[in-house]
Amino acid sequence: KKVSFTKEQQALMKVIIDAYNKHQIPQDVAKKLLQDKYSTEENFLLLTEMATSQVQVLVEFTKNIPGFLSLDREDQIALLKGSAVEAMFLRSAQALNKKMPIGHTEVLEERIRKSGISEEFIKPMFNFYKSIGELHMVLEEQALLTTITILTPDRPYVKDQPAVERLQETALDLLRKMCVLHHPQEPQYFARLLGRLTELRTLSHYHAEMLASWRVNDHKFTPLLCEIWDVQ
Ligand SMILES: CC(C)c1onc(-c2c(Cl)cccc2Cl)c1COc1ccc2cc(-c3cccc(C(=O)O)c3)sc2c1
Repeated sequence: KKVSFTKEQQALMKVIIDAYNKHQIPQDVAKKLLQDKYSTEENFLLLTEMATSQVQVLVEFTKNIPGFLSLDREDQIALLKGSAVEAMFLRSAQALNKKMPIGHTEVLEERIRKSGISEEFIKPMFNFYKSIGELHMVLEEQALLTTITILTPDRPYVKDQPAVERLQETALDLLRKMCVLHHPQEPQYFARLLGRLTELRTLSHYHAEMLASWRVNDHKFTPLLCEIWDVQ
């Protein structure tokens, strides 16, 4: 089926892909995953550093989403706080599923499994990672899915939801076309991608409990994570 993009859609895709490629975790931070200390404590500290770096990357990426900086300032904060965990599940899923340098993937998985997260959360978390891997998303789809997650209108405390809805709909229209272009044999592919967004909401509820159990065991987070997750 012939897929055609408007000039605006081509411009939007280019801006989002450039931002997505530009804002990555610095190599020296990602390399720390390979150091050879594997205690629960060490894994937690490393993952805390990765999450903190990822939040900084996320903020920079979000600022490049066309229209985001024109939103009400407080709504911008509400969208970032409301989507950070979900965006980081997507990012860690892509890290675990992309062919990272040999060993990185297993190392990251090992550190997540042994960082003090209780088994009841590990299962759904790795089911999600597997379901993302099975989608074989192209980079454009990954970047647009992250954009759509950030531009979710019904996050807590968002005042002007219609303004966010308009931006999200633009990204959804583009993603729908991308799915037809890259997965012509799977008419349901777009619907499957949106199904992942529902699973992300469930995971972010689990995540609130993960944080609570870490804090019970007196685990410290960085100031940036405390601010974005409203802890401490
Ligand atoms: C505070 C910390 C203990 C924590 O609390 N909850 C979570 C969490 C966990 Cl466990 C799972 C999902 C979501 C969250 Cl939020 C975390 C760790 O969160 C992160 C967040 C992002 C990334 C990106 C990575 C990564 C690696 C290599 C390469 C790349 C790359 O993008 O190239 C990215 S690792 C990583 C770890």
